[in-house]
Amino acid sequence: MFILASASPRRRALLRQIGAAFVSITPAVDEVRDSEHPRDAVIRNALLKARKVAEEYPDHAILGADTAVVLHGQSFGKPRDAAEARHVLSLLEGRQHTVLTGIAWVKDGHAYTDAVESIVRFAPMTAAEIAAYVATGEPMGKAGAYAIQGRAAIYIEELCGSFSNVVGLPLHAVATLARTAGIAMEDGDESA
Ligand SMILES: Cc1cn([C@H]2C[C@H](O)[C@@H](COP(=O)(O)OP(=O)(O)OP(=O)(O)O)O2)c(=O)[nH]c1=O
Repeated sequence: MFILASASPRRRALLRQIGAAFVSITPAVDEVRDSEHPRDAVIRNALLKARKVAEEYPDHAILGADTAVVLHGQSFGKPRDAAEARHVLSLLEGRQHTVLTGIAWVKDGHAYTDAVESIVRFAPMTAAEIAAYVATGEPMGKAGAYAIQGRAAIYIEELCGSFSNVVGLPLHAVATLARTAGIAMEDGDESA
């Protein structure tokens, strides 16, 4: 049984999808966005989240993650409000961008980190379409103000890379890193 250091229902759903045995605890951390070094920033945030929970549960394996959307060297996290969501979507529509998720396993004081990159291409969206999408409320709490697994799917022309990475947790990389770290993701998993 490991701990997911996250409040994200999406990350929980992804781990349930693969039969992982875990509980989740919300870490109270201040995330940093760094447009110059977005890969370093998502790894740093993932590690911050995992280490925060490790302070209280030092005997457990802990997984943290952080997702950012990067366009033309600018890094976007979750929108603060509907106006920011509309602005971010007006930049993303009709273009391709990168989705970066940093992951960090912490176990016995050791940290194992990685970051995964996917490329997403948005169809053109009119201002009315953007406003209607934002009015659904879906963009809130999502990096880049959209959910590929939700209504935004009708505007996604192309995805190159890991789907689960865009949703918030690159499952292949998480499992690979767990094996490297000797962490069992399922109860009774003898392979780790
Ligand atoms: C791009 C994209 C992001 N997201 C979500 C995944 C993450 O929950 C969120 C990115 O914000 P994060 O700050 O990475 O995560 P979080 O605040 O939701 O949860 P926690 O920090 O407690 O782990 O955006 C989608 O659900 N679908 C998408 O298509």
